[in-house]
Amino acid sequence: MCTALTLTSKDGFHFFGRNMDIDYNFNQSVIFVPRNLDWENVVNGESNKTKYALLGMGTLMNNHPLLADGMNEKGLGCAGLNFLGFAHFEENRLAGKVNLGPYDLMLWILSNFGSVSEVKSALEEVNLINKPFAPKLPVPTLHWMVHDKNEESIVIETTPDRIAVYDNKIGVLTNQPAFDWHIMNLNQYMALSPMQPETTTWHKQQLEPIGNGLGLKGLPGDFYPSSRFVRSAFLKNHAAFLDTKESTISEFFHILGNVAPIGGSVITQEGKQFITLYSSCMCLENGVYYYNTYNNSQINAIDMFKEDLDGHEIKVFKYPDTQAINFQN
Ligand SMILES: C[C@H](CCC(=O)NCCS(=O)(=O)O)[C@H]1CC[C@H]2[C@@H]3[C@H](O)C[C@@H]4C[C@H](O)CC[C@]4(C)[C@H]3C[C@H](O)[C@]12C
Repeated sequence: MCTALTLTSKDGFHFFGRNMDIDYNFNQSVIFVPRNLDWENVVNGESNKTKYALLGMGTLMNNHPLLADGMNEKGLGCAGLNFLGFAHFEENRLAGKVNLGPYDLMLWILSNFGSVSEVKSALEEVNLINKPFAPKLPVPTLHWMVHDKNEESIVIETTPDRIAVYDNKIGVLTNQPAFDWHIMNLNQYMALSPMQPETTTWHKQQLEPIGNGLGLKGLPGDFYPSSRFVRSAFLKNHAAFLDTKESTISEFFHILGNVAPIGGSVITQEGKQFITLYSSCMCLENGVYYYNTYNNSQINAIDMFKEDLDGHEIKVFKYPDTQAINFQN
């Protein structure tokens, strides 16, 4: 389970982020990657250079950033979410195409493009290959959401029949099944409302709400992908406190918190605890990566523009996972 989300503040800041729901940790931390950094495409051994600097959550392996979500200096964001049982990658490289392992699609997107429209046309050249990054690593079974500060969003899904690039007009993504299924499913919940229903009479019995929130009766409350999709789409669409950048960041974490599995609530078939390892919220205008972790609900922030974009080193930030408490006396 994972949930990705977009929100825009009334003072013009665009936010993009996600919950990372998982039953293990992948040695994740926030990673800064400067411009002009060489990286090797392991699918064909070709050398690439980053055009844009980027900042995101991931893991560094052989000095190669393997990203789970991130943004670049141009205000383009990307997140990879599980698409288990549906994602399909090709066995063979194709001449004349950009052949990439799925773990490198995000690095390729964020290091080369400045907007969703640029990504859309470039995707026509991409061929995703079913080859692990290293012999013992699994090929990640992902679909991706890409968002920019022009408020354009897409979802990329590669299935056996096609590479689908959907315009994401709702601004959320969860997991399987395919994005178009979730949108069709959403139609079934359009009657949900933040407003209270009016008092009515059934036969001779008058009926009235016993408390607030009756307009939302039927909103799925569980952590299944389709339920998180509906819940985050409703909450996002009705989010009320978006006046400023700060209030929007707060709303962002409130919405992600509402769809975040809590230890003990979801146990995998292997008997492992499925939790939201971290939640991220990236400001695409000012390049700040805000995040909190399962054991530290304080919001941490890393500003890409405080780093040397033309530097020569990848920087890995410490992952804060001990609860920080603001004692007031
Ligand atoms: C499993 C993660 C997605 C979380 C998610 O969507 N969970 C939902 C589960 S479910 O459907 O609801 O059951 C994905 C997102 C990014 C992935 C990681 C990134 O792709 C970076 C590397 C890539 C390597 O090839 C594999 C390890 C890895 C470190 C990946 C492990 C795993 O596949 C991650 C962490």
